[in-house]
Amino acid sequence: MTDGTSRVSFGARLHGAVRARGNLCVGIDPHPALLEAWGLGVDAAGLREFSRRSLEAFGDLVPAIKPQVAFFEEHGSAGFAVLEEVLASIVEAGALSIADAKRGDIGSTMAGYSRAWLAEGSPLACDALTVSPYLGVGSLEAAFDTASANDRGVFVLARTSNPEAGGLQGATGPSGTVAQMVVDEVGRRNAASETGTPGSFGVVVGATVADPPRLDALSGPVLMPGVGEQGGTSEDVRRIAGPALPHTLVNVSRHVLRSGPDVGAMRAVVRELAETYRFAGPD
Ligand SMILES: O=c1ccn([C@@H]2O[C@H](COP(=O)(O)O)[C@@H](O)[C@H]2O)c(=O)[nH]1
Repeated sequence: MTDGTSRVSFGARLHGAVRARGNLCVGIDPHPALLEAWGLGVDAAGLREFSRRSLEAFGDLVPAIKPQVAFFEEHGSAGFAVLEEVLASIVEAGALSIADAKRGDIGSTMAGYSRAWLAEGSPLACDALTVSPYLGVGSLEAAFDTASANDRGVFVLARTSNPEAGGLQGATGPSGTVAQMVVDEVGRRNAASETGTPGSFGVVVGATVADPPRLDALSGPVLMPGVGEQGGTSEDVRRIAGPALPHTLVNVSRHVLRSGPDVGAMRAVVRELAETYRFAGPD
């Protein structure tokens, strides 16, 4: 985030955070069933307490935290108010915030989403946003531009972890699979803004995928969900990330959150995962 005096790109900030704290990104996914399991109400107060305990457990342990916007959005304006607080608290904990909102629309509308999530001063501003390229990677130009102008980042869905994704994202065109085309287009944008550190434009590739896209020319971060509850393993992460392993953020949500509501128990699970998913030491 810009502070008016120094400007450091999202790619460089993430690089520093990963070297300091490792490659694990934990999700804040307040599923209704988890709220109930934690003895909390399925309401805004429940979301707030769930997020508070989560941040107490792992806010200082991991480089990035990914709130799942869907579980805040389902509570309407009260849920969004909690999400705004959570995004601010992630910054206070010294972690980077990745809002998993999977936004994507025609260019003029995408500009609105970009201002909402990536512009300085917006109540929902996050360090990075997940975006969907279904309308074409070019339709996301406003997100790339707004992210760059505000030292923020985007993660473009390339090959998602869900079992239904393969037929569409694995379909082959003249330049390879759809997923590969997305990775290559994002990589070209990182190359255009070459700075010596990883670029600020990343992709999402699931840890469950048997036929992943190549990531060697991405020059940016990879967000890799699918570990734990969805069946992905640390071997899968290494196989799929390949040369992008040092710049890969491994996301785990339910596997951690199910160990709550006890903060100490969650913290122990995160500490162990953080050891497993540490691919480079500090400078
Ligand atoms: O391909 C994707 C893209 C995003 N997600 C999101 O990541 C978390 C995963 O949660 P778990 O509980 O660890 O399964 C969740 O917020 C998804 O919406 C993904 O799983 N796959």
